Amino acid sequence: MNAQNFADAATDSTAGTERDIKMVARDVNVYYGPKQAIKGVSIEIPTDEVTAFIGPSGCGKSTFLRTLNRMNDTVSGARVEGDIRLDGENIYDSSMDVVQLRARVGMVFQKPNPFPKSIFENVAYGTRIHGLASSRGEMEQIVEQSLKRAGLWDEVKDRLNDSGTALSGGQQQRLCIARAIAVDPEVILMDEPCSALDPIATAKIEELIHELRGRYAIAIVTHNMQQAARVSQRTAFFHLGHLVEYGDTSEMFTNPREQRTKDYITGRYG
Ligand SMILES: Nc1ncnc2c1ncn2[C@@H]1O[C@H](COP(=O)(O)OP(=O)(O)OP(=O)(O)O)[C@@H](O)[C@H]1O
Repeated sequence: MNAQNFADAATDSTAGTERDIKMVARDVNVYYGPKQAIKGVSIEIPTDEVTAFIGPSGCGKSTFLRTLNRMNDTVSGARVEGDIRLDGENIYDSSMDVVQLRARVGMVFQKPNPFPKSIFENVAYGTRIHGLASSRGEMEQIVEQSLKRAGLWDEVKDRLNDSGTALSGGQQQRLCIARAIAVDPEVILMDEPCSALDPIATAKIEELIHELRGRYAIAIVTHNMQQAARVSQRTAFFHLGHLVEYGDTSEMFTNPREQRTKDYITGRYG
């Protein structure tokens, strides 16, 4: 696809609503050795909305999510074909700085993975690596603001020197979100961020996703269709490596276009 087509694709007008588009993927294939896990997927990730990736286990949701910040580069034998752009820039171009890319497109994993460092250092880490704070004062400000945005500040402000790993699971996940936010990303990818959490911690993360929406483009993989319905405005349904259907969440859950989507959301398989 040429640059003009990408520019055209950068405004999505499906369902009659104009959207700013942050990322555009075109004809993406992903292989693990000889096995093809993603087959010809094209999608736009809007700037101001939450996009949910749903589908049965093994359909390729996580694989596709990881193509958006080149996390698949770290998997031996994985190969990505196609074109993925962030604000029109090809993220697979050889000139792309992958460390910078992963700051711009941050990621939160299924299992909270704080570093074995203090709460403060967990949040400060990326800021330090990317040289984003010019003084201790500025660093403290960034850490405070990130913890506030992640809804964790009030719970940890008096114990910033305690280990991040000593927090509860839900707090650890919010700490990981604060860590992603600290480097001022444009996109946040979340790979089943609540699957290891209890219902109360899950509700807090969902509330947080609502608050983060609009500030960051968010894509979230979830097994939980109620969660997709609660947190997202756009939903992408994957099946056997294909993107079967993509559209407004409310439309997809009330009036799916494809039989396979209908079967999945009514619990017929998966
Ligand atoms: N590192 C890997 N090496 C080889 N095959 C892999 C690897 N990671 C994933 N796969 C395969 O790719 C396919 C898609 O997996 P993926 O984890 O992306 O699916 P998913 O929809 O996220 O599944 P789940 O919901 O169970 O997490 C599966 O067949 C899986 O076995």
